[in-house]
Amino acid sequence: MSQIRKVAVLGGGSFGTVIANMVAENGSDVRLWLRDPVLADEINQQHENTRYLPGYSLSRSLLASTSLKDVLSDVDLVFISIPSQSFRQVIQQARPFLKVDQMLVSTTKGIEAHTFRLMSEILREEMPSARIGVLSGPNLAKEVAAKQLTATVIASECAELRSEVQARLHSSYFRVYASSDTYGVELGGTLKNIYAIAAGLSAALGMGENTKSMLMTRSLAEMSRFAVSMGANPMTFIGLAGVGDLIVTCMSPLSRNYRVGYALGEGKSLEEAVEALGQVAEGVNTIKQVKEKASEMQIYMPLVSGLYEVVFNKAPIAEVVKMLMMSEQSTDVEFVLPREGL
Ligand SMILES: NC(=O)c1ccc[n+]([C@@H]2O[C@H](COP(=O)([O-])OP(=O)(O)OC[C@H]3O[C@@H](n4cnc5c(N)ncnc54)[C@H](O)[C@@H]3O)[C@@H](O)[C@H]2O)c1
Ligand SMILES: O=P(O)(O)OC[C@H](O)CO
Repeated sequence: MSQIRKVAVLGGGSFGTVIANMVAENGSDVRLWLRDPVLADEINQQHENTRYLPGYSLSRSLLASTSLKDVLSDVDLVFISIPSQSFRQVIQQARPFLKVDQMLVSTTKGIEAHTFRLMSEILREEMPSARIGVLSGPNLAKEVAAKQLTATVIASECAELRSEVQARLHSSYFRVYASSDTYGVELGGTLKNIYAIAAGLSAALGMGENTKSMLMTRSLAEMSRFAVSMGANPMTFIGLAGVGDLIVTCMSPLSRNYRVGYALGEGKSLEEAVEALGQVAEGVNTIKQVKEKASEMQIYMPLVSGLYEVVFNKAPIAEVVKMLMMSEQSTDVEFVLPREGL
């Protein structure tokens, strides 16, 4: 059993709050940084985050603060649960208070616009000597808050970081598996958001179970094809951070990405869908980034291309579906029988 450590969590949204709460319940000294002083007071006094996790009571030992300096003072481990859009900016704000070899773990499943950087890459650029990890897996925040039995993956090249995270988070309802494939684990969590939007859309249109299964399986094929082209290990995609996260996000209305897709399927505009959500749905930006990267690298991604047309160019869904169904038939598992013409 490792000694009690000081932990900080940056980001007081759904997932940051859940992570901080689990660490607190495990007996570690944990501070949660957020911007809203009213929400911080509420967490400290009423032990609830009514903005992001209404109805879930939090540990009385979880301390929230709006001061980065106080939260980061003398900590051993820092989790970062900030949407990808603001991730770099927050790290730059935090950097003066971090140790050079700080243990930093991103829980963010997104891609930086214009640079195509994943969050661990941003951490490496901003904090070159830090020990870096990524936490990703089928982890709907509300289910974790409700203590539903859950598993996740901590990926890092640093063994000490992996075991530290396992010790801080492991409990009777939460298991933490380890991986050394930081890039693959992070890419899995990021790419699945795209396909969750497609799954929500297909659910709203009343498509059947065969359709859902085809969509999820071909999504996995497309994700793996992209991963291989980017130099990642496709084997990671058969684990919790790949197919595991794809399944939960494509099947649950608790997923914000699924909900955006569902709203689009009901005929709402993208703006209406995102506004009604009131939380981050990383997949919207991820579709754009991956579509651009796939075009640039000539990676065959028909689902991403079709979804991009629906989401950003208002293409009629029925026409896109027809185009996908009538396109040339290919092979099932490309690692068994490679696609012809490649
Ligand atoms: N919610 C989940 O189920 C879940 C599970 C696993 C991973 N994630 C990932 O975690 C990341 C965060 O998601 P979330 O669910 O907590 O989002 P959320 O929308 O619930 O909360 C985001 C939080 O970030 C804060 N924030 C945004 N910009 C900020 C800035 N510039 N400075 C300080 N704070 C800022 C917001 O105020 C809010 O508190 C996402 O990338 C998501 O993919 C979420
Ligand atoms: O609510 P979403 O769509 O951001 O998904 C949450 C988690 O990534 C599920 O693992």
